[in-house]
Amino acid sequence: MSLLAIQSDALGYGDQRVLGPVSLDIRAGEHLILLGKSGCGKSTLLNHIYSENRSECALIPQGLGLVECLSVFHNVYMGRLPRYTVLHNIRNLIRPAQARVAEVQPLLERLGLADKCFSLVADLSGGQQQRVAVARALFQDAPVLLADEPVSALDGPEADRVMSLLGQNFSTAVITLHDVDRALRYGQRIIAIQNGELVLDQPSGRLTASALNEFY
Ligand SMILES: Nc1ncnc2c1ncn2[C@@H]1O[C@H](COP(=O)(O)OP(=O)(O)OP(=O)(O)O)[C@@H](O)[C@H]1O
Repeated sequence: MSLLAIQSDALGYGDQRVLGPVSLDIRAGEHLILLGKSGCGKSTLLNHIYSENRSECALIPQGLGLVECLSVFHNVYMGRLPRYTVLHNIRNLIRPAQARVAEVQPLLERLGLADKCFSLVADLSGGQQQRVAVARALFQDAPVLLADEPVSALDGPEADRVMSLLGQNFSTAVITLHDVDRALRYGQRIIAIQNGELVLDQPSGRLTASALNEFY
């Protein structure tokens, strides 16, 4: 069943065409990986999907989108800002509610950030900040995950743990990656972008790492 349908003649910035035409159905229950050389348009496509389907999607942007002068707790809590009243959100900014802290803390434990709940994001390493953005997406609990290189700052075992966690918590996901082996391990469907076109769209079971390396 198609969950999101993306149709566009061209995606780009001002007069600059990056890719298109694009016709893409994202089916419920599939983990789709976007691959392709740096600059080919993966983020452009992912951000377009988000802009058209904000209410159904949790986004982990490449730049993470964290507020560095706020705590880890507050950044994760932002995943659910729209669920609560303005008053609750303001109160929670000033004095975090125990109930919300109790919801966030188990996620931080699963991401190796148990002792960082009230640390400022500015004081964290790049890999820790990336895991905060992952925690925010998990906390948001949207039907679809859109993640732009969500494990780029993590070492191999940690990257695999985070990919597994995302896979277990989001039945439908579109994720950009540069690591073809990881793409084959975690993706059920792989799309490669080259020269402004979606040139490959195949189940991962039919693909090999060497076939995917041709798109780099
Ligand atoms: N905000 C922007 N304004 C203008 N051009 C942009 C903008 N963002 C990206 N581009 C351009 O669009 C093209 C595609 O960029 P995009 O970020 O989608 O590539 P990507 O495949 O995600 O790259 P990477 O793997 O390096 O993240 C590039 O030529 C880039 O310079």
